[in-house]
Amino acid sequence: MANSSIPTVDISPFLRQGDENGRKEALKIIGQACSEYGFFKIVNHGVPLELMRKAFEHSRTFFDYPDEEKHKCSAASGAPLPAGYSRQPAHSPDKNEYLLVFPPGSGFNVYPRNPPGYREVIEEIFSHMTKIGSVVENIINECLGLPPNFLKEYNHDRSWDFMAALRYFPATETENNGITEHEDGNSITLVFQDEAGGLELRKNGVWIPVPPAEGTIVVNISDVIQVLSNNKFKSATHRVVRQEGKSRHSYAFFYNLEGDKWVEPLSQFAKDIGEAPKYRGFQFKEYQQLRLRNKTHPPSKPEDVIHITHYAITN
Ligand SMILES: O=C(O)CCC(=O)C(=O)O
Ligand SMILES: [Fe+2]
Repeated sequence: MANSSIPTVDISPFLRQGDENGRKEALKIIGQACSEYGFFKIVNHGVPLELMRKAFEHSRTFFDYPDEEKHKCSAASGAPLPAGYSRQPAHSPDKNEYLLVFPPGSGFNVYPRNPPGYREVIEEIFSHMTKIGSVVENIINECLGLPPNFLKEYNHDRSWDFMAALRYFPATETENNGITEHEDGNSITLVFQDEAGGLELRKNGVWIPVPPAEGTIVVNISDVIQVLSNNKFKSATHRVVRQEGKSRHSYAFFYNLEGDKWVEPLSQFAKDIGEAPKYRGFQFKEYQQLRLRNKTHPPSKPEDVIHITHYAITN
């Protein structure tokens, strides 16, 4: 696979019966993309284009409101992060603001009153993303050769999924960081972005732009899958670069894992095949808390920032 081509996969064969060849072809491409990049794009996923457009239209309107209006829907606190509107603290190198939502009906959510209809759009998007997360999880399950529904049963609690509507400010003359390079700590992340661009993925030390394509959803394999698969599938390193003269909007949905879950390389990818586990086991919430500390108490030395390598077995 060439460095510059992140594959785009039609996932409709997984949403209906009868296209065995389409399924096989998609599984091949996704399996390869997950082991090389940890990143691929999907189309024909079932989210209506009109809904995706509406979601951007509403977030543009919302984030353009004065701060006072946006702060009307900020939760004072919450675990693991406060729901509703937040802006990165001034000291953060990440220059964005966002609206955080937990599963509709979870009781944590603080929705904007304006623009009218935004809440309904967010809830509809959330429910589509949850379905797609489950479809993609099943695809990953099959690509990894796990018993049917293995990941679904392992990760059965949907209460910890969350989604952020993000707005990145335009770049300044001296500064263009939107989100510093990172890997996501959850299981699978789904992102869709507007036409501004700026999402980049690192492969073999080279940053590859992920150009916007309307209606396309980016799938990002995250740390939990990397650990379970004992590094067979990669947790993608990515970042967002801010653009000159324009804001960027995106939606990032984090298919997550319940905090009490134990995460360690599955025996299928370690003991059973005579390979040493590349990570020691950990409880998911411990890792989440350490990652949160990276943000609330940023270490002065970059090497002290906690990544999944914190659990890596190096000998
Ligand atoms: O906005 C994006 O495109 C990506 C956001 C992201 O990487 C994150 O929130 O972890
Ligand atoms: Fe991310």
